[in-house]
Amino acid sequence: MKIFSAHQLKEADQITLEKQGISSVDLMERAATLVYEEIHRRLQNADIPVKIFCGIGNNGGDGLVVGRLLIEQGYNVTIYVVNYSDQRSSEFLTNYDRVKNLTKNWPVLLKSEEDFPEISVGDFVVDAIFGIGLNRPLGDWVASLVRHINSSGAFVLAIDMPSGLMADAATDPKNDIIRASFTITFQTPKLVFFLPETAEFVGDYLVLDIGLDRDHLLKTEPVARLIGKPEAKALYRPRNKFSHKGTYGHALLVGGSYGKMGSICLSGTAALRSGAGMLTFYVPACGYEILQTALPEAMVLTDVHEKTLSKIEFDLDPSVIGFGVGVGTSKSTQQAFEQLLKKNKKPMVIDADGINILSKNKEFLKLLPEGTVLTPHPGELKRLIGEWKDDFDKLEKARQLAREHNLIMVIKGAYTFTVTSEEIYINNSGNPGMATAGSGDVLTGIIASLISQGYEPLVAAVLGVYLHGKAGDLAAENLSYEGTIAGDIAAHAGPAILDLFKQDENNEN
Ligand SMILES: NC(=O)C1=CN([C@@H]2O[C@H](COP(=O)(O)OP(=O)(O)OC[C@H]3O[C@@H](n4cnc5c(N)ncnc54)[C@H](OP(=O)(O)O)[C@@H]3O)[C@@H](O)[C@H]2O)[C@H](O)CC1
Ligand SMILES: [K+]
Repeated sequence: MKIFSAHQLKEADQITLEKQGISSVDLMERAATLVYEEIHRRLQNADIPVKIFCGIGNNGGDGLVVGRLLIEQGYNVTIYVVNYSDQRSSEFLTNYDRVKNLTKNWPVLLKSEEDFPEISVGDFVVDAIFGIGLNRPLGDWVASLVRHINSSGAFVLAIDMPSGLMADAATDPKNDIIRASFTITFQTPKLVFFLPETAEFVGDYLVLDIGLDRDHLLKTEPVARLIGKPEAKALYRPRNKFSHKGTYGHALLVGGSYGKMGSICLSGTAALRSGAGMLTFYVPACGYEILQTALPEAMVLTDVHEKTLSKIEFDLDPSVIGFGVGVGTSKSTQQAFEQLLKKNKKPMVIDADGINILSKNKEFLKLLPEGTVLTPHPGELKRLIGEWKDDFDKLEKARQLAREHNLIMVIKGAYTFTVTSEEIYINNSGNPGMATAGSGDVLTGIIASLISQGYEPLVAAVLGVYLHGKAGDLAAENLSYEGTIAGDIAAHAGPAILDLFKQDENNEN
């Protein structure tokens, strides 16, 4: 699914009005009617107080339409107009009149803290104060209204965006932002729904197709793409009946150290479980028996050194090299890595201490082959690109590094972002059960495996991240979030591939 900016959505809005020959009040009616239907489907005429807080722009206009439709349906509704300015939009004014013509309970005007109504835990609050039009921090009393709503404990449904969040710019999480229980958003989710500093304000979200012009949206380059099952399925390449193990490449995983052989074993298991034709480990000598025993399907080459890597030499022609898992950052390992980079032309996936070594030796970056995939978690990323001001700054810095060295940056998190010089992909599979030791090692193995099978590195990264998340989801279905460990994620890489072809009941992810 494409993610558009506020500017792009407003442009699509205008084009839709022209092409469909409708007014913006009509489009507002269409969008807000869908919101009303969702609310009605959930509340089923329950007799609970519904309190709708409307701004004076078009987000507020949506709130007024929702209020009117709920009143018509017999709900117990109070509409509050958050009168932060006198610049009411014309769509707001049209709908303000429609409400006033319908009921004697006219909207209540809020102009300062004295006007705030009481909000009880059992109320159903609709936040229609600001949507994608917010472009600066909230003024004083509106900010305290947001605090008042947040502290009520009531269920809060945000229309389009939780008020206080900007669609395409960083919002200081210390600012006042509606903490929505649920967000119903129009046409596409917004980028900030997925960024670590702001995602928590959104709650669960639902995207409503409000019928913006399809042709226009199809040809508009998005700010990011959300990768769910349909997108991942489109990337998957079925196997040829007459293929052999050579067709699916030979993955070489270089890493491990004394006490950390489990990590590379997890990567290797995941690589084979996701389809690599052959797998060789290159590890310090102490790993030989461990890996031959733990993963008999793999071959093992050893360094002369017992506990860490000192010289990476092998007589085979790998399709891909995965480097860094469990490898440590000793001086001899850093040197061995440099030597490897100087002679290697094969695609690479670099994780964990591999990334830490790059951070210590920035000059190594220019030795990386084009399209190298780096898979940092936030700590590793910080060492690599330095501190960032906010999530947008982080994305920009990651993008700059990707551009400078032709890299693919897989930034791991609750929503993993894959960033190239041009594009952003946001993964939509996975769960909190995957926050467990070794989960990242499994991801490295899956991405390396897909490259070894002939997927382009970017496709391998995007599909690999999705399959990894889905494997975690499938593992947690049986084992719970708490009970899922990295080995379970690796074991479910195959079922995650099978799942691409399963029809879900709700036809979504
Ligand atoms: N295409 C769609 O997705 C549709 C969206 N709809 C809804 O419309 C809103 C967007 O409405 P808009 O009127 O553009 O913006 P807001 O309602 O969010 O904000 C209103 C104006 O408030 C001003 N502003 C911005 N920040 C602040 C602030 N901190 N304090 C005070 N005022 C602020 C700003 O105007 P300025 O000229 O002052 O900059 C805003 O324009 C969208 O979210 C949907 O809910 C349609 O209903 C259907 C189509
Ligand atoms: K809102």
